[in-house]
This record gives sequence, structure tokens and C-alpha cells, in this order.
Amino acid sequence: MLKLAPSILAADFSKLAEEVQCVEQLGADYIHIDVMDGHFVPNITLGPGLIKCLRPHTSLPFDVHLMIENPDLFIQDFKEAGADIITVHVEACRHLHRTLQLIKQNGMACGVVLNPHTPLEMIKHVLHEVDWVLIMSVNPGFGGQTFIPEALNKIAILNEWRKKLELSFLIEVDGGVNEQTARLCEEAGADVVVAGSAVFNAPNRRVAIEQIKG
Ligand SMILES: O=C(CO)[C@@H](O)[C@H](O)COP(=O)(O)O
Repeated sequence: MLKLAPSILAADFSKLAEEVQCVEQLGADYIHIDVMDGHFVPNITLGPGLIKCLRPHTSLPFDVHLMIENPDLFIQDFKEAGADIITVHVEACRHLHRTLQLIKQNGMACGVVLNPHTPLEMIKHVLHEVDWVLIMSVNPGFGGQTFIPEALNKIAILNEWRKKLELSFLIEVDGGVNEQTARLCEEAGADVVVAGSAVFNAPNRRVAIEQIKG
């Protein structure tokens, strides 16, 4: 069964604590938190302060997706706020290996994210360092976009590499995930999917979560 990380980007920000408790009770496995800085992506969301406020309201691991430049400057702040997993964009890290080490030194699981246009070859030499690889199936910055099918090919190739190299990182997929695209991701080899609109805007969240997880 796929694991599900609902993205709070699509939740009601005026009652975030209730929103995370709702999806926790309905079977979510992680809480996906999209951090955007208005530079790496054309949108601004939230930071460590809000994550710290949310931390006491759920026991689910916080999967923090940093869509920011210079992530090294903020790794310790996110740790102190309560992040469990931090994923950073290969496109935003000048010294990716160093950034991954820094996340691990701060006691968190580390992951690397690839934009839709970025080839898998960019992360080949850090695969042995990561706990997660996040494949973007939309261009980052906004929720509610359409799934880019080419992501499936990337997931399948990455899954093959993982087997061949006998590694155990998780493959996560983010963007345009719904009941249908979740099945395609699962078939291609994904372990975790992120879903914002398909969970928080669903007429029945319980059904949506069950259907996405499969
Ligand atoms: O990182 C991002 C967007 O940059 C995603 O996490 C979105 O928040 C997913 O939203 P949906 O496509 O599921 O609505």
C-alpha cells in the first residue's frame, strides 16, 4: 500500500491544527509541509515558526519540502521547529552533498528533490546518502496543477537503480496526485505520494485518503 503525505498547502490555514489532526485520524502517514521563499519558486508560504506551533498537534512525522535558496542557513531552525524529514532541491543546492550531510548531522532524515526537467543523473552520486528521493510531477510553487506523466518514467528508472544498487531510499512523488495518478505512481515504483487538493478539497476526505493509498 502507498503511504500518503497530505500537503497542508491545500488546507485551511486558519485552522491548521484541526486540519492535520483530521488527516491523521483518517489514515495519513506523514504531514507534507511546503516551504517556499519567493526566490526559488514564485510563491511564499511558511517557515519554522509555524511548524513549531503545529508540532504539538500531531504525532505524524513532518516531511518538510524546502523550495528555498541557501537551505543550509535554515536546517537547524527546521530541526528545532520539529521537522523529521527534510528534502532539498538539487537545483537549489550548490553543494548538495554537504547539505545532505548537514541534515543528517542535525538528526533528521534527508532527501533530494528533482524538478520535472531535471535528469536523474544529477543525483546519481548522492543516492547512497539519501533516505528519500522526491520526484516532482508538477513544477513547484503551487498546488492544484496537473500531473506531468513523464514523471512515471523517472520513477521507474529510479526504482531500477535502487534495486541494482541495493539501496533502500524511499521514492516520493509530488504534484497532481489523485486516485488515478497515485495508482500509476505505485505501479512505477513509488512508496509515498504527496496530495494536497485531492485530500483537503475532497467532498469526503476519508474516501479520498483510502482511494489514494489503494
Ligand atoms: O510542492 C508542491 C507544490 O510546489 C506540492 O506539494 C503541492 O502542494 C501539491 O499540491 P496538489 O498538486 O496535490 O494540489
